[in-house]
Amino acid sequence: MTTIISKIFYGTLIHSLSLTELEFIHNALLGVDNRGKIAFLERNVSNEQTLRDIIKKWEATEDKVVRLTNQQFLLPGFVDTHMHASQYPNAGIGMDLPLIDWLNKYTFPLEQSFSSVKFAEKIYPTVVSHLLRCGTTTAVYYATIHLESTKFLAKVVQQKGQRGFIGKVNMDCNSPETYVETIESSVKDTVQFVDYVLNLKNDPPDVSSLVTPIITPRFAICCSSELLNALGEVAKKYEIPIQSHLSENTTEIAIVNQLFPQHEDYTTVYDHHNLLNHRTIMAHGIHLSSQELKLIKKRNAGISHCPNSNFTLCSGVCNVRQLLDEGIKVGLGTDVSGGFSKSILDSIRNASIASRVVYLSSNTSDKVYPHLTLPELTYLATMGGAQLVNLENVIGNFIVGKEFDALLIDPEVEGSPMQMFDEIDTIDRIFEKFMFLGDERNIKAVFVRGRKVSGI
Ligand SMILES: Nc1nc2[nH]cnc2c(=O)[nH]1
Ligand SMILES: [Zn+2]
Repeated sequence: MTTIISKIFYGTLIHSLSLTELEFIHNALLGVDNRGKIAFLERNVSNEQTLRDIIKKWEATEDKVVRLTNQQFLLPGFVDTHMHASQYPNAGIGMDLPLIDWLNKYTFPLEQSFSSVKFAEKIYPTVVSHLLRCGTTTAVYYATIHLESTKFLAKVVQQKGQRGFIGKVNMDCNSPETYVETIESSVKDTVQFVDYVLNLKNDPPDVSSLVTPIITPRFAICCSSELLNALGEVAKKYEIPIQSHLSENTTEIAIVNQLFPQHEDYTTVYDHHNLLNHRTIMAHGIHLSSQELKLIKKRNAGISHCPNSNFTLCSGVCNVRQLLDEGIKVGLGTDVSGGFSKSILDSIRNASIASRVVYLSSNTSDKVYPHLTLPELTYLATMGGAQLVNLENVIGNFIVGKEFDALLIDPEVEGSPMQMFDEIDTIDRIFEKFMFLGDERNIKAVFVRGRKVSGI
């Protein structure tokens, strides 16, 4: 089969090769084929003749070439590994309470509104468009317990061309009277939802779907042991991922210990119900014992680090360095609306600050935990997230053969929040400024599987 090139980018690419290796590729020529895969990547193409020769070799034409300016660059798309689409209307409000009170006062009443699909139709298209505009090419979503509204979210994600993992939330106990399911309806609706998403029509029909169902027990407090068991079975039968919350808040942990006294710790509760494996994403993981860390590593589950939420709900400060030292997979999450920002750039900044808090408080003890570096933060936002969703061989950086999920960054847009000074601002300084000062105004275009899904 001959490769048909549909787009070629000429300019600077920045991506992670590993946790510590951030690569800048100058004068790069990157070709995307008509199936959205990276067909070629040539480095140091410094003259027009070489550029023309390469284009000719791939039987492409000059009109396919997008020429980046000296300040522009391409980045891999961001992965938000934990986001409550249903909580988007609450982003920026309700920061006065800790987790359990916050859930009861602000979160459950809002989520209950999604019993109406009409309400979902007002909210979900905006959520997905806003995340795409912020550069989130892959999102792992919590919806609500409601089947029809959650199906609608899956459809919106697919229609807008985002890569998405969509979870119908499960809650059969310790929940408000008006926002709870029976175990029977919870399992039945989950299976129906999984079937619905797995049967969504692809475009073109012969490519794998960008949308995947994810099993979503809200957290151990809201799920009976019977429900957790049933969900473990559904996840196994369909070979699909699992997400939940783990060890976010000390009151939460105490309640779990009370509800499940037969299990050693919170992590073991999920493990016992077959919900902890290489496809599992656990949000937070702040207060884990060394035994729990070992179990997470053994099962190859991942942690979604949601630093904005951890600060905002005063849940604690996650020691990401320790997770990484243990060899645990880590990605970033916004956790809207526990976190008030929808942008992974915000998660990057708060992850940086959280790691400095950990460093400062470890500074006088035996074990010092160095703060996260720029290469590490970049990795967590892209490749780390890709690992959590088991797509590390598909997305996350610009390796030939991977799918082209990318952001075209333009530091010079009108009203840009980052200032540059030609005399001193080399591309590495511009990149760092974007990571700490930039916002969606600087994200000129967003691509998922080679298709432009946001921007001009
Ligand atoms: N941050 C957060 N933690 C939770 N634990 C259980 N539900 C939630 C939620 O909606 N947000
Ligand atoms: Zn959450």
